Amino acid sequence: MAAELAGKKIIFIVGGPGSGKGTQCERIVAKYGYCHLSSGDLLRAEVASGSERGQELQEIMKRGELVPLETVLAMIRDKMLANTDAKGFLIDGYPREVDQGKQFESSIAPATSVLYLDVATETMVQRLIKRGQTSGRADDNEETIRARLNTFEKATAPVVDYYKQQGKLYEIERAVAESSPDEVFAKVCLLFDKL
Ligand SMILES: Cc1cn([C@H]2C[C@H](O)[C@@H](COP(=O)(O)OP(=O)(O)OP(=O)(O)O)O2)c(=O)[nH]c1=O
Ligand SMILES: Nc1nc2c(ncn2[C@@H]2O[C@H](COP(=O)(O)OP(=O)(O)O)[C@@H](O)[C@H]2O)c(=O)[nH]1
Ligand SMILES: [Mg+2]
Repeated sequence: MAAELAGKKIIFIVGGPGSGKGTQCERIVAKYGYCHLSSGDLLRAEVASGSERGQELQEIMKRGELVPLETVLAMIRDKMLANTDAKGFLIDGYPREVDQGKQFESSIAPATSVLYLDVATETMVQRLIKRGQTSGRADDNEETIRARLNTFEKATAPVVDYYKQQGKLYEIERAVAESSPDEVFAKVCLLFDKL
């Protein structure tokens, strides 16, 4: 456990690709001032650096698969330790698999709460195809999108059940998660106001 992080609020943001995690995190940061860690952005920064390691990561992400969990864990840990003055952390798009969450909690600190955005598969596909028109992301094309959704169903859906059992899950139900970002945020605020 990292002693410097004791007592800090740690919120995992979980949902399928295109469920609106990044959109909500921006708003949470603006209103509540948490430190936002997008694990996907950290990985993309490594790719952009042009390192050999980055090239390997790019290949995995283009296949819609998950990079080794130790890689992401080390990146997140470094970023958290560089921001120990933050009152809390939003870990966006993480964990992607149950073991990843368990390793985070045993080696860094326990999560305070897990925010889950429940959006239907077809809605996510449509949103991502649209995002792909401007995002410039190598993984926002229809083939990779389908593969990412498949990875989400297999590896990440069990994460939701796991934290539900632990009593840590805060779910934005589908009727709300598929409405507008404002409506989603209103519900998200009910969680953050209580933290
Ligand atoms: C967090 C995480 C991401 N990744 C990969 C999967 C994705 O291809 C890439 C980008 O992640 P994200 O930036 O989290 O992508 P996103 O916000 O669009 O959400 P999603 O992938 O759910 O659409 O990083 C891992 O392989 N392992 C991880 O632990
Ligand atoms: N209708 C609607 N679209 C949204 C909402 N949140 C995000 N989007 C759109 O869906 C796409 C994916 O959102 P993003 O935040 O990148 O999702 P992430 O992959 O979970 O991080 C973006 O192009 C957003 O404009 C929402 O609450 N409602
Ligand atoms: Mg995102």
